[in-house]
Amino acid sequence: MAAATSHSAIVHTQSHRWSARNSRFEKQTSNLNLVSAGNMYPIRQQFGFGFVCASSLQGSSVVEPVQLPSNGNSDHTPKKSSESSLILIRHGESLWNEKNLFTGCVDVPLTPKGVEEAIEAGKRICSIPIDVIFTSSLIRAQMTAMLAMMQHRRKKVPIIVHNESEQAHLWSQVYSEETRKQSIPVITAWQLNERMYGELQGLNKQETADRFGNEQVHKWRRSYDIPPPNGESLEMCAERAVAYFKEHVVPQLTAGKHVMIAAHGNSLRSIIMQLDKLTSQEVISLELSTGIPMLYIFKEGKFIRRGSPVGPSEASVYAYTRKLAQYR
Ligand SMILES: O=C(O)[C@H](O)COP(=O)(O)O
Repeated sequence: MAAATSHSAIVHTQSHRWSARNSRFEKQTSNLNLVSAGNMYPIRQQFGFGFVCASSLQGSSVVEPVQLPSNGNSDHTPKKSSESSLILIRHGESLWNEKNLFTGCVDVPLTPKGVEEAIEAGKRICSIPIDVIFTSSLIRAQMTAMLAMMQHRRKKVPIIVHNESEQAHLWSQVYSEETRKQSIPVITAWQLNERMYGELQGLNKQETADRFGNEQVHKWRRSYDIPPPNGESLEMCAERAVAYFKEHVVPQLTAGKHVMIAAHGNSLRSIIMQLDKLTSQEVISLELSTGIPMLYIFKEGKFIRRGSPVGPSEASVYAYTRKLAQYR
């Protein structure tokens, strides 16, 4: 499937070359030290890295980047991966996506279809190493993370790290080194929540478009710096989401840890805008489908976009065109 629009959808298949727009995208980004995928190769062929077993949590409930032993004895220093994988995934369909309601920071669960999407996403990433998971404080993202991890080949147990109080931290300790090695910390952060949609939350998207006009609603939904009434613009969402990403996720990647972030359409758009160095104009046409994983490789401080891991089903779409993104 190749889109013919000026904002072409970039269809990720194993051998599909990027669309015309993306070759321009490639040219634009190549001088930004970003290498976008050429042909998509099976992930395993691409990277020889073995699984980096998550190091133990050392009893701390806040996951610090792994500290390599300072003894300098190379025999015992675990080999740090020269590259780390970063998986981004928007939650599966939620009950309010299904009803076409603006959701924002209202905490609604997944639909059965959204559960299926999360499971399908897990199958697509089941061979990619994951050492730590970040998600938002909203249940639809947390459900997506947990359901996806149930499909992972390593069968490690994702454990939500509780830090809401000293007691929560103390009472959620794991006292077995062996058990810790078989688990993956899941860090929840409100900074990764969906952008707050203000007075649109709970309103039907199509009815709102009928009332205020498609143009105005599209500006509220997709522009960079125009907030919905008493809500957050993408720029305001980026101020918390990108700041959190830089402060908490990048150090993990730098330490060679493989990361998955399960979050939301707009909090992820703000992060992808940063990774892909999209302008405030380009980000307007960036749409994320529910439950489609996106893989980046972090290497020498740079993010290389690898597209969507090929799953058992048809090619996935990382939409760069409005019509591909339903009013959901
Ligand atoms: O918050 C919502 O309504 C959706 O998760 C994202 O909405 P949008 O696609 O209108 O930004």
